[in-house]
Amino acid sequence: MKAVLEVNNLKKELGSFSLEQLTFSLKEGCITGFIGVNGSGKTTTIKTILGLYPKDDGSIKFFGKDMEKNEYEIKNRIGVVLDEGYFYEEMTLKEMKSIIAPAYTNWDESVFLNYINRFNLKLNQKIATLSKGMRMKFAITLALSHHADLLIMDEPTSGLDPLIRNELMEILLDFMEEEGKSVFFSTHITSDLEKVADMLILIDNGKIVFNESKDELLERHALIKGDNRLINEHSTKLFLRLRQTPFGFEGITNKVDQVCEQMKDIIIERPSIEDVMLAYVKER
Ligand SMILES: Nc1ncnc2c1ncn2[C@@H]1O[C@H](COP(=O)(O)OP(=O)(O)OP(=O)(O)O)[C@@H](O)[C@H]1O
Repeated sequence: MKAVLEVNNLKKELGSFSLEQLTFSLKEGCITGFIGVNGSGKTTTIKTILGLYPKDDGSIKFFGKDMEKNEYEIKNRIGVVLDEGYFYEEMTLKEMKSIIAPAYTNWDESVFLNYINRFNLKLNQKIATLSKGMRMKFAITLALSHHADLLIMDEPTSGLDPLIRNELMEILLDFMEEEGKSVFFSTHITSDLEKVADMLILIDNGKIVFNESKDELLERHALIKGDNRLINEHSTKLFLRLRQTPFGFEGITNKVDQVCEQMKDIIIERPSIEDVMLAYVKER
């Protein structure tokens, strides 16, 4: 599978925070979820790879080409949804569109109008009067109206109700139906990814912790529940994260076989993405 984005040894310092030697790639034809707790560096990474923050070191290639030398071509092939929106509040949707559309050689007015109708947006409404959900829908409409091959979204679902979040996931799946499309989106609401993500990248404190297929990652780990009497100095080491209450223990392990061999009368469950994420996030 071709890589649509290759990031190598990316370094970016921002105040006391830094992205340290970030190296990862995104495969074509995949929805990749970029997960991490608040402040882990998702937005900084996305803004740096898009060139909105200058990088300190490292290389970024989209579709095998350097961003610096091929900015116009690359930006034509990317649709971007950022959390802050970057809209002029006093403009109507139609006016805002007229500013953005000419930046793209492949702008498709019929696709734009299709999404406007699908989302029940009104072209004469002022941006300032849009609700959070409508604003996100408008941002997605703009990002999808120039036949982008890669959609990059920063926290598109934060602050949205489950109904709209579900609708967004459906849109992503529709977008992926065409060959050669890819999506990269950051979120700390990992439940959104259970259904749609093919790959998951976890960032914590500015470092990549894993970049793996969602199914493999969830199969490699298990959520174990059992009686507290099973927990001792030796068995504790089998868990990445262990919580005990007076009623029993609950732990995440990547040593499923060893746990099954050594602990009897336990309940073994498939973990959620959030369970796995929290097992790898360092407590601060
Ligand atoms: N302009 C800035 N100057 C200094 N520090 C910053 C700046 N922007 C972000 N940071 C810091 O960088 C760290 C990473 O922030 P970032 O917004 O990338 O995290 P995030 O994973 O996107 O978080 P969230 O899920 O809350 O959006 C945080 O500690 C934040 O305070």
